Order: sequence, then structure tokens, then C-alpha cells
Amino acid sequence: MGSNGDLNANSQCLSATGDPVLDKAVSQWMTWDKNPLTREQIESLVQEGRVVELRRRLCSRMTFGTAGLRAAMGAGFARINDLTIIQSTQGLYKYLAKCFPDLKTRGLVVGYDTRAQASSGCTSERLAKLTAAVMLCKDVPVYLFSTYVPTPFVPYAVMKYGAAAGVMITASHNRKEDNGYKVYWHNGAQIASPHDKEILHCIEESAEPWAESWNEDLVENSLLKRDPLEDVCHWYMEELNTLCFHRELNAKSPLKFVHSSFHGVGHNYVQRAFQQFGFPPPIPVPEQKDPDPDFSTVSCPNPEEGESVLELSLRLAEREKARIVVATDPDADRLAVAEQNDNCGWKVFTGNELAALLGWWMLFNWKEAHPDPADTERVYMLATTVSSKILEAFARIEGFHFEETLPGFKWIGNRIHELKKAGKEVIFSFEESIGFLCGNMVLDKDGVSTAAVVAEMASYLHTKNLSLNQQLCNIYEIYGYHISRTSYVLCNDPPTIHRIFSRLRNFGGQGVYPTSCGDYCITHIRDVTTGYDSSQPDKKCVLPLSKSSQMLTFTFQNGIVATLRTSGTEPKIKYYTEFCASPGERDISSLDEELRKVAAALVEEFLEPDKNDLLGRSV
Ligand SMILES: O=P([O-])(O)O[C@H]1O[C@H](COP(=O)(O)O)[C@@H](O)[C@H](O)[C@H]1O
Ligand SMILES: [Mg+2]
Repeated sequence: MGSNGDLNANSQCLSATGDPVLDKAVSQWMTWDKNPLTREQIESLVQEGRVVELRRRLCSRMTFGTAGLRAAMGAGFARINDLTIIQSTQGLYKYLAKCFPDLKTRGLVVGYDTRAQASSGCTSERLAKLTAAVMLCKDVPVYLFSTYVPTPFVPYAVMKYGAAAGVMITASHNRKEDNGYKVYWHNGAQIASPHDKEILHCIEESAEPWAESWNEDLVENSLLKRDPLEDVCHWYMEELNTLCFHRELNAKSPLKFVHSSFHGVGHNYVQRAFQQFGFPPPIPVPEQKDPDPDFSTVSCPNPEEGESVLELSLRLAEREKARIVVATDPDADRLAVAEQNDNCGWKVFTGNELAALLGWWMLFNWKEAHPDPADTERVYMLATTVSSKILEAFARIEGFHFEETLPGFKWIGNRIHELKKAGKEVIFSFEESIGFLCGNMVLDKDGVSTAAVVAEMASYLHTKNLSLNQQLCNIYEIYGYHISRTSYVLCNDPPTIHRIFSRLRNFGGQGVYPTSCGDYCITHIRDVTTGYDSSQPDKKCVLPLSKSSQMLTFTFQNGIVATLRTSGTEPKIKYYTEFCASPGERDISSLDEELRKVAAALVEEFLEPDKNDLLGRSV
């Protein structure tokens, strides 16, 4: 890297894109960025005259989506890199300083996962250190974990230390090119509106790096930096006892478990959690147990993709005669589970199916500890609106409360916080995307604690001669079958997405939504993007508006409910469909067939994949 004089000379000779707005952005980038690799990326793009790409990278900024800022790593204000992490943290500092007069005693928690990209020099660890440096240079104490941790450790630490906020550098299950910046508020839940908008505003106002923001030495030398790793691990593992109800049974269980950490952070933590529950540590998938930023053995690092990405785990489990596989996603906040059944191979549970099991399990144990039915009055379970309504069916029959939120655990976390304050007890929450929270130890989904809870549930059921799958059928028999189909198409072009949703909003003329899809009649429409709900007396959505994402829900005459929405973390349009049968209704195969047809019609007629160049799911 040259002296400041060189930087200015560089930025002047580069001002040659022919677009004054872009020229300004290029010159700002070259003045502010001190990372030679990302500077070089912009330099080459300018030299090659790649104006469209430059505009894409430099003329917009990342916004807070379903789970924080998330984008590809690399040069540009629209990407994750040293400079944008510094800018984001400067903005966060500015906002926190406004909200917390005691910021300098409270401090910030910073954690990171195991992502790395050679071409931009961005590793999650380095980005976490820069985050810490920005706060330290303003004399804000920082609890910076000395090694990678599961995402839920950050909100847990925020609550334990009474910190003002927390930042986790992770892109979870996204492709290896991406990274992200998740922000937790002092209550331990991820930030939601209005904090996200306010922070973004402060980021825009704090774009120029402060002199000391690049000073990573502060992390080594500052007395305001603490390493929370040992304490947090210890407290977390101890507190797991509140979710362990049958330790003696666990210790005697003949069941064997295989664990995959998907090349991410989960290995050590899941091993310890199992031991805390009285189990021997699960058998790790050796090829996937250590961090690998290339995610070399999986086509996609998302355990949600099912059997295709669980291949190594399933084969190992067969060799080891392990009945159950648990797989944490790369930042260990979500969990996939598969079970081997004697004659019918592997059953990989969907998030909705696992939630039926876990919801049942948490209620079962809660009732054991609180035999007075009057106590159930203060019990809550939560789920996002695109998740199965199975918990609602439980709540109706068992007499507790169920509520739904917008997609994203940030909504669930903040609602748990409010309910706790009001003296209520949220005993289980989930998202269909294999995100679960048993109890409320942290206010975010947690793959580590859920892995141990699943092992205990399976061991308990085993003593009753039941598999997880058999128990799932029992649950459906009592509460009604809940059959869902969820998938997505890929779309990298925001104008196409806009066109698709706008067509649906004006399907039968201006402002007229569709009244049918395929052969199926639509009876109600909910448009969370605009706040319209035809089923409500005042035609207004009960859920908060979600203007920055697209989300349309169709209720069909046959009872199926389907939602189309844009992902807030990846370039996807997702669809979610469910049929909730009444207890006693058993003709499952015909229900499933009907659901398949509705899902197919939804994609063909409403998304028009050929016309819109949408790619189907490849795995
Ligand atoms: O892409 P979207 O907007 O559907 O969001 C997806 O990822 C989010 C973040 O998950 P993680 O924290 O593990 O990255 C989840 O909350 C959400 O349920 C899931 O659908
Ligand atoms: Mg995750």
C-alpha cells in the first residue's frame, strides 16, 4: 500500500468512468479503503471499464435483512469487507452512544464464525477484530471471543454481561463467498425495526473511517478488551441443565448419535452439550468437524437442503449403527435431524416436523414439572407466519398461548423479551427453516442446545419403544396432520422480482389480486408488504408491515395456505404451503397430492419460471 500521496494520485487518475456519481464513489473507495486486495479489485474494475459492475458494488449499500447485513465478500459499499464493517461499526457506535449514556461501562460483545476469503483478505476473525477496534478506539469495552463461537453465544453473552449490544460476524449457511454482520440489542434479541433503520442512517452519516478505526493493534493492547470465552462457555453449559429433564436415562441410553458441524463452529460445543446432558459425546463426521471456509465436502453448506448434503453423516451413522444424525449449520444456530428406521431407511425431518416433536416434548416436560393445569395459562409458544401451524393446534387443545411473527428470529426474540417482562413463559419457538429455541435461555435460535434436547427426547422415546417418527405420527393423530411443502427458486435480478409481485397485485386489473391458481379457488389474500388482509374486518394485516421485502399469502378454498416471499439473506423467492387437517382426518396421501398440485401451480402460474429465467432448486 502506498503513502497518502499515492492514494490521492490513484483516486484522481481513476476518476474516469464518465459518470460523476460513480466517479465520486470510486474516489471515496480509493481514499478510505486500506485493504490492498479490495483496493486492487476496484482498480482493476475501473481499468477494465466495468461500469455496470462498479455501480453494482459502489452505488448502493447493504441493508438489514432477515438476519442482519449479509452479502458477498469483496470490494464495494454493497459488499462485506474491512471498510464496510468499519463503517457499519462506526454507525453502530454512533447509535449506541445516543441510546446508552452508560455505553462505556456496558460495552459490546463480538463473536465470529470460521469464514474466510483469500481474494479479499476477509476472514470473519479479522472483521470481528476491526469491529472491536472501532469500539475500543472510542473507549467502549469489548468482549471479543478469542476463537470462533456458535452464534447464540453472542446474545447469551450480551445478556450475561448486560452489554449494550452484540455483533456476530457470520453468514451462517450461505454460500462460501458471503459473510454477514448480525446485531443484537441489549435485550439479547436481534435488532428489528426501528433500530435497524436508525443504525443504517447512522452508518450513512459515519462513512469516513476514523483514523484509529483501522488500528487492529488496539485489540492486542487495549485494557478495555476482554475475552469472554471461558466464562460464557461455562455459564452456558451450566444453564443447559434447565433443559435437561432425564439425565439418568440419558446416561444409560443405548442410542448412538452422529454429529456433523458442516465445516463450521459446532463441533466442540455440541460435544460439550451432550456431555452436560449425561450422554457420551456424539460421533463426529471427521471430514466436517473442523472449520473449512471452502465447505469442501458439501455442495451447499445448508443442512436444510436435506439428504443430499447429509450424505457423509448418514453413511457414517450406518457404519457406526447410530440411529440418529444431528447436523448443526455452520454457525450452529440451526439444526437438522435424521433418523434411521429399521426397514424404511432414513427419515430427514423437515423443520416443521421437528418443531411438532420439540413442541410436544417441551410441553410434556413442562406439564410434568407444573401439574396444576392453571399454570398453563402463562405458557406461550411462538413461530413465524411461514412456519407450520402445528403449535396453534397444540395450543387450542392444551390451553396455552400461541403467537406468530414475521419471518426471522429477530421478531421471535423480541416478542419473547416482551412476554418475559409480562411474566409469561415462552417454552418453545421455531422457524420452519430448522431454527429452534427450546426454553428461553437465549433470545435466538440455538442449534447447540437443540441438539442435546433432541438426543434426550429420542432416548426417552426409545425407553417407550418409540422412534421419533412414530411419535410424530402419534402427535398428528392427536392434534391433526399438518402437511407442508416448502421450497424456493433462485432469482438474481431485483427488477424481475418486482415485476412478479407487481403482476400478482394487479392480476385481474389494477389492484386486483388473483382469485384462483391452477384449479384452486383463492378465498383470502394477505399482502404483508402493503399491509392488506382480506380476511380481517378492517382489511388490515395483523402482522407489522414489511415494506422492504415481498410477502403474499393466499388462503385456498380447500384449506391450503400458501405464501410467496423474497428471502432477506439470499437471492431467492421462497414458497411455503401447508394443509392443516382436523384431528381424526387420516387420508394423508390425498392431502399430500393436493398440496403438491397447489405448490406446482403456484410456481408455474404465479412465478412463471421459464418466462422469468428462474432457476429451480438444484440439490
Ligand atoms: O433467507 P430468508 O430471509 O428466508 O431467511 C432465512 O434465514 C434466516 C436467518 O437464518 P440464519 O441466522 O441461520 O442465517 C432465518 O431466520 C429464516 O427463517 C430463513 O428463512
Ligand atoms: Mg445459522
